[in-house]
Amino acid sequence: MYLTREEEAMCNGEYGETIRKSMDLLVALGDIYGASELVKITSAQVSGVSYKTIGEAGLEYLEDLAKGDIGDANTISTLNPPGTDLDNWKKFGFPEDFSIKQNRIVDAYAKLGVSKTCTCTPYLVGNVPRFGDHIAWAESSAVAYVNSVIGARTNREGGPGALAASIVGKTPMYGFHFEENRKANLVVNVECELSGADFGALGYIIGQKVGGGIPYFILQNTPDNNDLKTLGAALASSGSVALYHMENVTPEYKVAEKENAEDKIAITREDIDETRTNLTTTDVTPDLICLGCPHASLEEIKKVANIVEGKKIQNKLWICTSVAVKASADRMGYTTTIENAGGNIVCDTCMVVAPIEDMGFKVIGVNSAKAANYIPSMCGLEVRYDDVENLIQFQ
Ligand SMILES: C[C@@](O)(CCOP(=O)(O)O)CC(=O)O
Ligand code: SF4
Repeated sequence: MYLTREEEAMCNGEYGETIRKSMDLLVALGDIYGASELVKITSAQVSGVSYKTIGEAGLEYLEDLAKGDIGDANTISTLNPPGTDLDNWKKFGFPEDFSIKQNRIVDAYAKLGVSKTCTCTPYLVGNVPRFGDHIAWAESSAVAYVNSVIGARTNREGGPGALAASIVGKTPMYGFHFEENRKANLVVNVECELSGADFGALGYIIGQKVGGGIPYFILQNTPDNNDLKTLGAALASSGSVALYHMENVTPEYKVAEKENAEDKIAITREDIDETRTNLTTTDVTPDLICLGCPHASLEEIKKVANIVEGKKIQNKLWICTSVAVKASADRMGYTTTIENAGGNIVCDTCMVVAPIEDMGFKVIGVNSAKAANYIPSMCGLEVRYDDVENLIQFQ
């Protein structure tokens, strides 16, 4: 891979150990994927945050890396969700040792220049690249959203690659950074109207069929951004989709060359309903309803507040989101409405990489196909997959 004189100097340690190690990783990734050069990035989203996923070794690595100077790349960098509410872990019953180590991990990332946003929806809290920007994002649902709905350019970065790109301000130029690699290869004709948890079911079906390919959707009804967030998360979890197109909705659908797609498929109401049923693993009533995978938007929190207003919830209800979105929900009174009904807004937390299996829960109710897909394997718990309205039970 070609390196500029400055990049060579970074590799030689003239800018310090942390930058040298970051460059080593970027050059290795570039060589593996056949990149010709590095490209400047405007933004990074860093995964590899939960103590459940990176463990003691990851914590020690980050604290050691954070001792060095990180220079002044000043890349807008946001951080994935940890496995706990960093400030209110005691209130929600998260394990103390886990939560203390989780805070150390996030503090180490902050020393490395990554902001403590702790969310998988950075596009809701100010990390909003522009169409055509080269960026380095990890967290599969965020990658699917930013490539597809915003039209920025990123590969599905791993945590270390995104962190290295954030520190250096560059990433290897290959894959989805090139226009020619962003063309559709499966046309998906949806023959029924979709709402709510249907979108996750659609993503789950197509992710399994297309793997890492690029689906082109033709829908009967126009989704909102929350639907697109949910669709992308599911596509990226049952497959490894980093980019999708949607006719009349996404910014690149006109240049996706759907006419050259290798295959096409029709999806019916029966396909959606069958998948919704199959994503549920038990008929036992959930003891925790956990929403916000990906993290909830203010509109999604408002919808729950409207559902529960003036009532008492029978099962425990958590809505996971960023501290920034919760601040808006507080100001709008949605948090008080939800708490008066017996629910809670839990900040920072990713339910999938939280130690919920050590907190007494047995069955989790989710409206996210990604969560329904991951919780049984990553937490060893049962799930009920349904729309919010059907999950929340009242006394
Ligand atoms: C499941 C997932 O969202 C969890 C991310 O956790 P972490 O940031 O890798 O600790 C990873 C992904 O889907 O990219
Ligand atoms: S909440 Fe869902 S989308 Fe967000 S990081 Fe966790 S698994 Fe990924």
